[in-house]
Amino acid sequence: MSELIIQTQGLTKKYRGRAAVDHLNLEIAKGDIYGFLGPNGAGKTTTIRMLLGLIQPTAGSIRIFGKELQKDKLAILRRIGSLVEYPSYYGHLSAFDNLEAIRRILQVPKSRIDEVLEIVSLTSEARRPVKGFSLGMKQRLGIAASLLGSPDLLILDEPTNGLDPTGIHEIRELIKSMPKQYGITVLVSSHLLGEMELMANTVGIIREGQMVFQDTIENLRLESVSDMEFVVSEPDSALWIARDMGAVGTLKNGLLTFPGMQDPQVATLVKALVENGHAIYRVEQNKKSLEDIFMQVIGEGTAS
Ligand SMILES: Nc1ncnc2c1ncn2[C@@H]1O[C@H](COP(=O)(O)OP(=O)(O)OP(=O)(O)O)[C@@H](O)[C@H]1O
Repeated sequence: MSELIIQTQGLTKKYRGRAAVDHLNLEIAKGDIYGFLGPNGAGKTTTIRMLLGLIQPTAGSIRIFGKELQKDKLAILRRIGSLVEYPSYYGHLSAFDNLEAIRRILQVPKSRIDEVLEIVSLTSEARRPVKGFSLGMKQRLGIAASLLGSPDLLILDEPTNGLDPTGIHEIRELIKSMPKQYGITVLVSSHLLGEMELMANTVGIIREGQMVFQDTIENLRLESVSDMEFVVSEPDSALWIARDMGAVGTLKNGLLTFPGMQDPQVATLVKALVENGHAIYRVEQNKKSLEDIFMQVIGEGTAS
């Protein structure tokens, strides 16, 4: 297995006895774009705040770059860039001057400002006051600020929240370039799987503070239970024939649906139906979209 950049074990945060994050074991490999997913209130921001040392865990451990966060906090945080919620700026100052204020605190060379402006494609807007920027430009400026210290790890909490499709596309392309061009590992949170699908290679899905899935997007697809749909001449009696062979289905508008039915069972059912004189018009597999699978994993029924 490749080197782990973030590893948590039993990470837990309780508020008034209630776990917002519950025994979370995060594993993020070097060079990953790790999509941290979950519905609102699942515990993503609380987890990110613990990873950034902003709040103390109630229990569990955090290792970043192979070191205990508790023991090497400053050295670790120096290597992390982050964007948590909406960043605040001096609206009357230009993008350049806002970055300059942060650069002084970080004590990095002045040339780094031009470099990060270039990375986020804000070079031509650098001298304009930030108050005239669109939300997407402000988010890109936030990412520029998080890159000033040349981090090895970027942690972005819902960076596309509230952006229009163009803004989302720009942020996505920017994130995608991080591991390849700059060797930066990325943890990015979202409540929309569709957004992650196009940039993340690994996803961690949390629900009520607990990890319900952590693996590659490809393996998330394999989690899917596809429905098998039948259109036959006598659906009512077909349902009973299927039930006799242990396949429980539903009948709606003439369509018989069998969740998760595998090929050998399909063959058995087709044979039984033919032997009973049924005509079979159609047998189809209803493949689920990744969004449906996400809903299935977080237990909120099927997306429409
Ligand atoms: N300071 C706090 N005091 C009490 N409860 C809190 C506090 N911070 C978070 N919580 C609770 O912890 C749970 C997880 O919240 P968190 O903000 O981490 O979720 P999230 O997945 O980031 O959701 P969102 O996308 O809505 O930000 C929620 O039930 C929230 O109400």
